[in-house]
Amino acid sequence: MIPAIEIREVHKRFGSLHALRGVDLTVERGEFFALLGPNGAGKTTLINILAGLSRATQGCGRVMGHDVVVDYRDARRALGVVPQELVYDAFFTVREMLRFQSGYFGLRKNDAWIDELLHNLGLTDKADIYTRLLSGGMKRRVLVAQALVHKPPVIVLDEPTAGVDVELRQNLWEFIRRLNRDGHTIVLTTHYLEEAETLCSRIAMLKQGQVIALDTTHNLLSAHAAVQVRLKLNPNRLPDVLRPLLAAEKAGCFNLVLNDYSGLEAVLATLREASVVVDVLEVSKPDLEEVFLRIMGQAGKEAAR
Ligand SMILES: Nc1ncnc2c1ncn2[C@@H]1O[C@H](COP(=O)(O)OP(=O)(O)OP(=O)(O)O)[C@@H](O)[C@H]1O
Repeated sequence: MIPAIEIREVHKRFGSLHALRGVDLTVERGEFFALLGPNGAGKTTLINILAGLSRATQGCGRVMGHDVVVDYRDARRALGVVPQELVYDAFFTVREMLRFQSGYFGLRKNDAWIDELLHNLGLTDKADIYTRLLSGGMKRRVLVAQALVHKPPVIVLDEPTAGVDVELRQNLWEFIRRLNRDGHTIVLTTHYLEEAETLCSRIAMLKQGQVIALDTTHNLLSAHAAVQVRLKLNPNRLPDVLRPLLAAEKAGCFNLVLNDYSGLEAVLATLREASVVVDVLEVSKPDLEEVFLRIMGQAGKEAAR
């Protein structure tokens, strides 16, 4: 089956800045995929290339099999992009803008879908208001509606929840999840890593224009599955033999990192032998945010070598 998105050896240069350095990515149909990376990693540049807003210096991109340059119109029709920046036309009402956008894609009788979008995005009572009069969060909802107006099979959301309140965030994800269940492919960039962790089944991490990690969310989390243990001890002294496990000492507690849960038994036995009493014991697994920081840190160290 033709993938939803294919990116082959894409480079992008802005003058002397090499913003994308040979990015290769395939997103299969029906995936809920996250594109993560620190500020300036190249996420928006990659999305702009897919949306035909910017041209790759080298390499090619395809959306549902359509080349984003050679077959621009079909590629664009297959894609709905929620941009990061709040761009809107100040002199249209929300409904007029969605009708206008439908016309752009050659859709005349689109009101039923427009009404459904307005309802799902909590915009029904704003339909006849000029977009310039909406709050920032409301404008972002309109951008989501605009991206979905032609029911594209592939939806790319570039930080859609920045500046959006908790309630809409939940409604929005519920709606996007539904679209994904209905077969739409979703690609998400976000700096809220807990959102990516709960929603996305596969993740690519970008750093300085290169993909430095690409795997399922499950594999990324389990590959960095070190167990973290926070201990408050009485007396407040860590036996020397446990020192190599010490990651940090904070607020009178020792934070140890173990490879897996089986290491915990040995730690407790050592403490018992040393007649040290455990006052507090907390065990936790790293979340995607910690895994992300670790992967970014490792890539930084390797680059410095
Ligand atoms: N039109 C442009 N002209 C020159 N440089 C650009 C242009 N667009 C992007 N860049 C540069 O390319 C690099 C990648 O930027 P990009 O916006 O793709 O990053 P990003 O991963 O989306 O970051 P963020 O998380 O901050 O949105 C940055 O160094 C940025 O300054």
